[in-house]
Amino acid sequence: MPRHPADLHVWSVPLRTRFRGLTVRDGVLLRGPAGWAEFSPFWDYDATESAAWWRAAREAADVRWPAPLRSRIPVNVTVPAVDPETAHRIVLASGGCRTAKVKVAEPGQSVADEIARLEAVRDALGPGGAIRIDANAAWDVDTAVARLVALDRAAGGLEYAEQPVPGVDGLAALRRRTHVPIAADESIRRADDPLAVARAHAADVVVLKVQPLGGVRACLDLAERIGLPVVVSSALESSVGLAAGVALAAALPELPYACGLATAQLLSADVVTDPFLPVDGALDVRRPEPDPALLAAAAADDDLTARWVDRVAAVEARA
Ligand SMILES: O=C(O)CCC(=O)c1ccccc1C(=O)O
Ligand SMILES: [Mg+2]
Repeated sequence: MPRHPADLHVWSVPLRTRFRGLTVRDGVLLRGPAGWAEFSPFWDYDATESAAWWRAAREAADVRWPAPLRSRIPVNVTVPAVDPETAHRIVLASGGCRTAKVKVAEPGQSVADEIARLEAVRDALGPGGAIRIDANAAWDVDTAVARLVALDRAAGGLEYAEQPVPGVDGLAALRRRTHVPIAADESIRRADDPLAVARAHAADVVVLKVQPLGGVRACLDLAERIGLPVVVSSALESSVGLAAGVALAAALPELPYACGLATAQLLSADVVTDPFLPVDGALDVRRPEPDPALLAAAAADDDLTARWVDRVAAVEARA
């Protein structure tokens, strides 16, 4: 059991481009009998909400993940709220991704910015690619109805819109007013009842993230109970944490969509020598180990390390 702070490897790495207000990503890595594990709740998660993230880390460290059913996981390139030229470049440099997920509804940006970004992404992908957007619950239902018309046209067709509005009721109401398929993310991972989305027929697709939902097994169980197609997505982990998402994607009975697990591209450095970067638009199913020199290079300073040690103590005290 990693009670001693020395068993916790605290890492901190700048992002290549600002993402959801973040410029740095940090977290804790620890090693258990089953392998390396990551605990990296965002700083706006308190100890209660971080408990599921800790259960996911304990599962990774202590128990073996379920057997994989496939050896390659198709993934989407994640396009932050950047200018059109940068968006175009990110898609072309993605390692062959045929699906792009484009962030929209970023504070300070206009609809024209979003249209230009989607046109650039379509240009880079060509007509055969799929484009999905993620609004992180920023719109109200009326705004979303109008935006989806404009953005669906700009993209030359949207595969789906991820969490365009907050709340299960909002998603359900919007879904009756648009032909664009709806994916639920925050309404699953930050909800008291992750099954409410299915009961309310509020989504066509659900996004599952291993850490906030308490581990690979918890996600497999949830997927079965929800009964909707699943997109496994990251919480912007290092490649140690991404391995858990890859394990989930590999173990799901069906995987009809590309997963949001290509986010190692958003980090300026990683802790493994062979990060999870797509080749021909897919990741290999494997479990890379941290490299000591890269761990040392990404090591957090004393102050940040102390804050993570405190966080782990707080979450363990509740476990
Ligand atoms: O799904 C992806 O392509 C990448 C993951 C992603 O977007 C994300 C990463 C960290 C936190 C929240 C989100 C999100 O889906 O909103
Ligand atoms: Mg999302």
